[in-house]
Amino acid sequence: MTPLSVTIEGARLTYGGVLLFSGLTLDLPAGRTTCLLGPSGVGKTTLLRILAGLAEPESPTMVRTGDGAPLAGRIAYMAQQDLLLPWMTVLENVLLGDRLRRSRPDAARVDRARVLLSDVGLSGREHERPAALSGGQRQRVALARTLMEDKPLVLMDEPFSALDALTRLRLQETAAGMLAGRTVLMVTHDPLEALRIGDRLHVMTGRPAAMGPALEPAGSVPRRVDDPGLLALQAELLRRLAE
Ligand SMILES: Nc1ncnc2c1ncn2[C@@H]1O[C@H](COP(=O)(O)OP(=O)(O)OP(=O)(O)O)[C@@H](O)[C@H]1O
Repeated sequence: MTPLSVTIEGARLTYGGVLLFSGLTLDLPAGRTTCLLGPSGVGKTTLLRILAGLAEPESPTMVRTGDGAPLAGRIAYMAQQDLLLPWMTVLENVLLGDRLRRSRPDAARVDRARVLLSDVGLSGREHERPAALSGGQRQRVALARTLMEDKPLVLMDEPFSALDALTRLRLQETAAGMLAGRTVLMVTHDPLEALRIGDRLHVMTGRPAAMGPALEPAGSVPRRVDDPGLLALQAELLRRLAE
């Protein structure tokens, strides 16, 4: 898959007479992971939803792709809520994309789904319904489903927020490996998480919101939690968040 660069330019959106942002620009470099941080309610999810085609922005918002072709059909989106279908099993939920495309998953696809479920720590739970899982486990199924979709642009809204600390660290590593080479935009509230797995970090603040300059930590992802450079940058990120 050829990595795809995506840019949203001059983004503008008003909700109920309140201007959320105007003239907002964000570059997503091809094959890199961009993390978006910012206070609750600043508009991060809304920006993701615009890119996913789920929210209608106002003029003059432009979404450009590196190859000039439309984004539609080239996005995997993991929303804040797990959005699992309760009547399907865990395995069927991971394979939902195939069903929506009306293609019957072959043995290789089913195997891949099983491997992903094992990677997210859910081996042996394939035939259970989502209701039998905890919130964090359901989120892991949603992560596996997102990674199952072979799309050049992956949008993730707080994918690890409902996980315990150790599972979170492990899954950050799994996801960083699986997402390598894709263009990813991930919303997170966790500066350390952004620093571990982001190639570029932006902080969005204010109303109307402004996009802060990119912070580009050194080294390849996933970075070690005890990396001294990372701890220094964490302080810088917290400072930007507090502004
Ligand atoms: N469909 C909608 N209709 C009206 N207002 C909305 C809608 N969606 C979001 N908003 C408002 O827009 C603002 C930004 O919401 P958004 O979910 O994008 O923030 P966020 O930065 O992702 O927050 P959080 O970190 O809490 O998820 C909020 O004030 C929210 O109430």
